[in-house]
Order: sequence, then C-alpha cells, then structure tokens
Amino acid sequence: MDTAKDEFNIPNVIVDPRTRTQYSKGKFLGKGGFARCYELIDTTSGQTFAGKVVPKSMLVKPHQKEKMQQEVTIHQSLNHKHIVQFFSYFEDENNVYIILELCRRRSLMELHRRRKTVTEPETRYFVKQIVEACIYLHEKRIIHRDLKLGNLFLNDQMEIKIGDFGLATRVESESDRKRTLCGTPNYIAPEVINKKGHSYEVDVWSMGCILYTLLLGKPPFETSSLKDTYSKIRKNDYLIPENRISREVVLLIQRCLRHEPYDRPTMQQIYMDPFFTGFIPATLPTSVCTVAPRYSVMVPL
Ligand SMILES: CC[C@@H]1C(=O)N(C)c2cncnc2N1C1CCCC1
Repeated sequence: MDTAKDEFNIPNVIVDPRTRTQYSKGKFLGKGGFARCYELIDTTSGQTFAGKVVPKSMLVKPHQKEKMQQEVTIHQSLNHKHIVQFFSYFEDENNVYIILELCRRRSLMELHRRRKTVTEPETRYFVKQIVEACIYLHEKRIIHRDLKLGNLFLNDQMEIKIGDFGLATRVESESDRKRTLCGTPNYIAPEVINKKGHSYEVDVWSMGCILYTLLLGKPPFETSSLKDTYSKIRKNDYLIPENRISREVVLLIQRCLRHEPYDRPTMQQIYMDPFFTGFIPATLPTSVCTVAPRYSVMVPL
C-alpha cells in the first residue's frame, strides 16, 4: 500500500506516449533524490524495469529542470554492460518518468552493510567491472563525480551496474577543468572541496575510497561530522591498518588517494595494476550478499 502524499499521484497504468508502451506499477523500491521509485512492468512483454517518478511540482526552478535534463542527456548516451541501461524518459501532466534497468540485488551499499568487509577476490571481481565502466565513461569524456557503494547496483547475476548520473558532467576539452559541482558527492575529492579545477581524477579518488571501504569495512576519512571529514580529506589524513590486506592493494589505495589529482593513476592504470593479477572469480553466487564465498578448487580424484 503506497500512502504517498497526493503530489505523487501515480496512475496504476503509465503510458510512454512515444512508444505507446504501457507499464503497470509494481513494488515500491524506495526513494532516490526527488524520485519515488517503483518496479514498472511492461504489460505487453512482461519485462520489469526500475522506474524513477519525479513530480513536476518538484521541478519548478529552472536549475532543477536543467540538472534533470543533464542527467537524462548523459545517461541516455551510454551503452555498457556495467552501466545501468537507460530505456526511456517521458512525462504526463503530473510527473516525469525515467525507465531504467532493474537491478534486483540492490547495491554494494546493502552488501557492505550486511558483510562489513569483503574478501580480496570479491573486491577484484567488483572493482574490475567498475573500472571497465569508468574507462568507457572517461573515454566518452564523462565524469561520474558521485561513485559510491549506493550507486553501484547489482543484478541477479551479481554483475555491477553503475547508476545515478545526477552529478555527472561532460568534459568539453582535455584541458578543461570543471569548477562547479552542485550537490555533495559521498566520496568527495580534496580538489572539489577546495574548489580548485577538477576532472577525471575525482572518480579515481572515489575508487580509492570504495576499495578501502570494501576491504576494511569503513570509509577512509569517516568522522562524526562532515566538517571534520572535509578537514581530514584536506590534510590527506587517513590510516591503512597494516597486515589486514595485501601489500599491492595497500599501494593501489594509496595511489588513488594521493592529494594531488595528477599524482593519481588513470582508470586504465588501475586496470593494469598488479592487484588484478590475483585470483578473480568468474562469477559470484548471490549468497555473497550475506556470507563470504568459499572458493573450491577441483582436484582429480
Ligand atoms: C530507480 C532508482 C535506482 C536506480 O537508479 N536503479 C538503476 C535501480 C535499479 N534497480 C533497483 N533499484 C534502483 N534504484 C534504487 C531505487 C530506490 C533507491 C535506488
């Protein structure tokens, strides 16, 4: 039973006027920014999607409209195995609807909360897919700017799908350094806090935070207040407990978390890092959402 306030009066059948596809409203998935999100089922094909429903009453200021347009324009232009597929965007008199690929196993945020730390093979498995998608994004001159566990979605095959391009931007030229970022990225880089120019390197910074959080169970700069966290980021003040993770991943995290953007590796260099020469499972069972996997090696009887 959806007891939303009437501004979200969502009809039980939603029609995409361009394709005349009819969707029936399914399970409530949760809130995402201004949106209430639902499973939407195509009544003809039976395929289920993830739908973001944003009331137009929330898009009155031109600035909000432009931000949403930018998110749609960027996301619509993407097509990659490890990026959430963008299917459609349309509106009716009350709402704007965005139709996205459904990821039935939620995100790395839920997995992290349940598992606390994950094994190095699992980390290689997940981070390899994230980096492949980021190489694709950076080649298209797109910076995600808000890579975090909650935006790294998982489907039933436990494959990573990067989503939420709400803070993403396009780099006009190679020398272009972005100066503004409207919103608060979760794993925010020092050059963004200090309002210096920023570019692709902010996504590498986030990768360092993601590696650290998955392997050590909490973010590198976490404190009880945002101000203190920003101060630790500015001072590059973080610790990696020795002997809990392998030497090469300590070195990789340290390189991704270098204070100066130009000292950080590119996504391509991360992909070639010795860390990825270690064992990488070809697939992961959905049980890893709750318990560590056991890797078995076949030996002839
Ligand atoms: C539809 C919004 C968001 C999302 O972007 N995707 C791709 C997604 C895909 N599959 C399930 N949920 C998704 N979410 C959740 C819904 C509530 C908060 C974030």
